[in-house]
Amino acid sequence: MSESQEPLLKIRNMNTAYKINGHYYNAVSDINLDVHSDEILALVGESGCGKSTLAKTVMGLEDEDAKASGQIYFNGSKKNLLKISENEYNQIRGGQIGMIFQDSLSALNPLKKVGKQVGESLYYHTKLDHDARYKRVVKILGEVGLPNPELVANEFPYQLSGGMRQRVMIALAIICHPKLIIADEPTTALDVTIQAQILDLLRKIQKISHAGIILITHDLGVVAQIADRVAVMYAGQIVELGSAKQIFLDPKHPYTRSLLRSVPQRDEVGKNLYVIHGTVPPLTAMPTHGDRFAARIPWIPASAHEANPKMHDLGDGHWVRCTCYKHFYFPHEKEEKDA
Ligand SMILES: Nc1ncnc2c1ncn2[C@@H]1O[C@H](COP(=O)(O)OP(=O)(O)OP(=O)(O)O)[C@@H](O)[C@H]1O
Repeated sequence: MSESQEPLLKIRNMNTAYKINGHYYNAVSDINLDVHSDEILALVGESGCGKSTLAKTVMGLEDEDAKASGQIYFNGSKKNLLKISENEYNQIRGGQIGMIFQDSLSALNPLKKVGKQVGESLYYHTKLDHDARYKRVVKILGEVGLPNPELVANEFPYQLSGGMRQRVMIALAIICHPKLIIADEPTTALDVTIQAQILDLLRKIQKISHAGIILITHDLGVVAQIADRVAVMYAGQIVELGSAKQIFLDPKHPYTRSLLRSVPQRDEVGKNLYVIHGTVPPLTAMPTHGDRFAARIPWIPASAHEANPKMHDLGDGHWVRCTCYKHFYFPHEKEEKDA
């Protein structure tokens, strides 16, 4: 990936709000993010922090009660995706942008054979005739590692295992050679061995196709295995952005540091895991100013937080929201120092 290249996807000042009891509340705010070809960008954060909302906004698949603002530019076009018609979106979705969902059983149509479903985007996005489409479907089912692809093409989703269905979802997402793939928790429902195989497959696809991949996950283990860059989200905002190396070896934001401390480390067997106090606030109770994470690190004085936290450039593509990271420590670190 070259930083000087025009990004494949440019998101600027994006907000998406949901209407709740007659009022709009932002589920994601102030999103500024670039995704490049040939990279895997992980979007990570606790449940409810806005990862899926961000992805759905990029795909133009917001819920009916949602309202998005800002700009999203794709593939060098000057057209703002948030302003294009549903017709125009349909040209892009499934063709130039592919999506892999978490729950393959509900994402796939239970009444249609696998081959027909995988071939559908070829029908909409190419001029291939029936036979050529069928050949391409069988080829792609083989490429995503399904044994007996001709047999699988003739089966219904329920006849396949979870891992096989997820491979079908991937085939469906990549059959038109999309430039951007959005994978929303693609391995959450799978056991660890199958999860590793699916991650390998995603990495292989990215290497061969040079697509940009946005990988949405709450699992830092998955991020560590596969991501080139990481955007950490908290309460609808990106709080830290950097290379996987920067995020794992030199995390700055208190939320990123807390997340990393709350997963087991090999050299910390037997030690208590860190538990992040409290929960992500619901949209209706989202703080409108100040650091949104402040309430979960109450031992850090209010004066450490910015009134209107901004993203700060730490160099080499590493960004952090709010200057509170300069003052942050874990309670046990203070106890150890004082002892
Ligand atoms: N249609 C909707 N109407 C109202 N609120 C919604 C709607 N969809 C999502 N939300 C709220 O928006 C916030 C962000 O939700 P979102 O699903 O984007 O988070 P997430 O990080 O993807 O979570 P998860 O990992 O659980 O899918 C949450 O507070 C959620 O309750």
